[in-house]
Amino acid sequence: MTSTDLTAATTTSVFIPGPATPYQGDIARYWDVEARPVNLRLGDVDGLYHHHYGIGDVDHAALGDPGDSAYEKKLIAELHRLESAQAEVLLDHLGPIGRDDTLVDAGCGRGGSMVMAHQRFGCKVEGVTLSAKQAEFANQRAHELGIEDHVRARVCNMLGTPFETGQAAASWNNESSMYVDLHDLFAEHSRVLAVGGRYVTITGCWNPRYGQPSKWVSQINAHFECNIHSRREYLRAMADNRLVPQAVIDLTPQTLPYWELRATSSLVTGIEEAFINSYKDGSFQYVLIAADRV
Ligand SMILES: C[S@@+](CC[C@H](N)C(=O)[O-])C[C@H]1O[C@@H](n2cnc3c(N)ncnc32)[C@H](O)[C@@H]1O
Ligand SMILES: CC(C)=CCC/C(C)=C/COP(=O)(O)OP(=O)(O)O
Ligand SMILES: [Mg+2]
Repeated sequence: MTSTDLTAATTTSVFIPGPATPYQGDIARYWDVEARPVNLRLGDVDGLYHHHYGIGDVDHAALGDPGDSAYEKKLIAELHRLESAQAEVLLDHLGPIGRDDTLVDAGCGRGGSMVMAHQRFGCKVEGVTLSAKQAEFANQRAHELGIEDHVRARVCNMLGTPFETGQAAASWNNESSMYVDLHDLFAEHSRVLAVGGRYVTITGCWNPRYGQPSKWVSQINAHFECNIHSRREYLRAMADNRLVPQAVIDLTPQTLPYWELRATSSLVTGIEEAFINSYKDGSFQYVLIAADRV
């Protein structure tokens, strides 16, 4: 830490450490300026802002006729419904959570999953993100909803959180584990979780059966500046950190309809083909892993 940093730290009421590595600085900047319409317009549907993808069957009856003037609005609502359905499935796997419990969302983005968790369980939800803009956004939403005493995001590295050992009844990563070393990540979840607590991730991972990351997986990594891990790496790093998988669910068939629908929308970002091709050639999988902290 330089003397300038020290001065800054002592003149602000809350000291927020800078990114732990230059890579984390890049990721913080990436999310600070991110404003893709596919994320903001979907979030505007009901005020739950997600940075993850969708699962479930498309409701073609709700979409109606592609020729209708209202079709695009319905398409956006449908994509958003599928993204919220994804978060519901993650929450389904947290186990019984009481109002007095604390949950930890590692890599919380704009906070959509945190709000849903609080609305379902009535509990406290603590989120961390590298991006100050995302944390501000999430806290502003919590304030608007009057739940700021239960839902809070802070700027913090998920590999070294301020949470007490054993504080959390459950914790999760929703599409945020491809930015970190998995051994470091699961060591921190294992520390923060109570014994008997539950960890859940929904993530994209490369399939060891394919051999190595395919060109599509490399394209997704380059697009998001992330580093997708293999399914094997997840299971190994969990086993090494007292996290025992209770469920491993391949959500790939359930996420394909979302991508195929999204590919037809005006909100495409150019990454749709890489997801669709890699899911179809078996090189990439969308999985949920729920593990017990033992
Ligand atoms: C794709 S977004 C997912 C956001 C959220 N989980 C959701 O479902 O909407 C990835 C998130 O991971 C966060 N992230 C990446 N590396 C991180 C780290 N080392 N510590 C904390 N957050 C991190 C980013 O800041 C971003 O909020
Ligand atoms: C499954 C994998 C590999 C995910 C990578 C992490 C990521 C960027 C998720 C979606 O974020 P987003 O909602 O901001 O992306 P988009 O703008 O494409 O909707
Ligand atoms: Mg998105």
